[in-house]
Amino acid sequence: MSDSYFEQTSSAPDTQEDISLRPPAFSEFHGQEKIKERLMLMVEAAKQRDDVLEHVLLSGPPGLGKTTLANIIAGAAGTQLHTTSGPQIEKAGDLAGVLTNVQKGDILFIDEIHRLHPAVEEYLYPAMEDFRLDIIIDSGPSARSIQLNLPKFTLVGATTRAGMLTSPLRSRFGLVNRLDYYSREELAVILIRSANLLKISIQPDGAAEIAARSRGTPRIANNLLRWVRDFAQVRGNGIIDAETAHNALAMIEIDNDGLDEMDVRILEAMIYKFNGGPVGLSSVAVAVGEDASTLEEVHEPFLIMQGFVKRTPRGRVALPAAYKKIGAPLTKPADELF
Ligand SMILES: Nc1ncnc2c1ncn2[C@@H]1O[C@H](COP(=O)(O)OP(=O)(O)OP(=O)(O)O)[C@@H](O)[C@H]1O
Repeated sequence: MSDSYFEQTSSAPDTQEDISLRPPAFSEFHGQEKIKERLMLMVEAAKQRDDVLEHVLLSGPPGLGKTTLANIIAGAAGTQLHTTSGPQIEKAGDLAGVLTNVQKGDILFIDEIHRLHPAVEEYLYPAMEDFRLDIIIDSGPSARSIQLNLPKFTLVGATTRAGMLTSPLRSRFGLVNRLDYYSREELAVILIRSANLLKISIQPDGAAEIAARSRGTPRIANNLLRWVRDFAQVRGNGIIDAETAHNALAMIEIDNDGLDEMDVRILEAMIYKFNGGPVGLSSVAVAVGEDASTLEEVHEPFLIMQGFVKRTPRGRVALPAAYKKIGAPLTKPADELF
């Protein structure tokens, strides 16, 4: 079991309540303005031409709204969304099964597309480019290829690891979007919307307090909101203000910057065990007892964004803010830090 409060937010399926918090349309999706504008334009253009949307890749850390956007795109285009994920498509036959179910204009959403099996990926290329599936049946001398013509569809791929996508796959997407962490102001707006939907009383300073500790991630903000609601109900008067939010979040050990216990352990390991780095990600993972991919996908991007850690060709390095955060003396000369 991980000690990280946030780990449950990385790949756990959204709860029913979470699904109802999903903004159903672009107008209710707050933040990611540039991406939203591009997607809205793309949908409008395709509609005007009565054409099918280009394939879209959405990348970025977990919980920033990739699945939500896929749903919104389908809704805006007035098409059906079919959802699957990279690990679910184990062989070409699985892909054929999924693709033969799509109708013209439908959207196929493949989550964790970087985890597609390389053999399956090969089959996806002609499907994306020419809407054709070449399937090999039988093996040895009697092996033959049959060609299936597919209706024109749109693939929306989501990935937390854009760098792991092969370039042939990446180049087949007409639009590539990287979702960024949300600002505190954007998260506060999202929190107030969620609170309204969940019928929670929240004051602007309460929303700001939760937003500041949500690691720029709406899913985390919504999860913290539910915890603070419980706290306010039992220990307070049911209304979330700054003080209630502060006390509730202190109880689950989330500090002012939104760092959780695992983040702090990562910084401590880097500084005390590896002298501040440079250190390889896998060594840090072993030292803190966490899976290297969780470290890379969930913790590291946030620590980098907040200026605690830097990636260098020789490994990860703890920056002065990390020493300050854990109260360790900065013993290294500045030129060794960068
Ligand atoms: N811009 C937004 N406005 C309001 N709520 C949002 C927004 N983005 C995400 N959310 C909320 O956060 C939750 C997580 O979003 P979503 O599942 O789309 O993230 P994701 O990037 O697909 O994550 P993962 O890759 O882990 O599946 C959603 O259920 C929704 O409630």
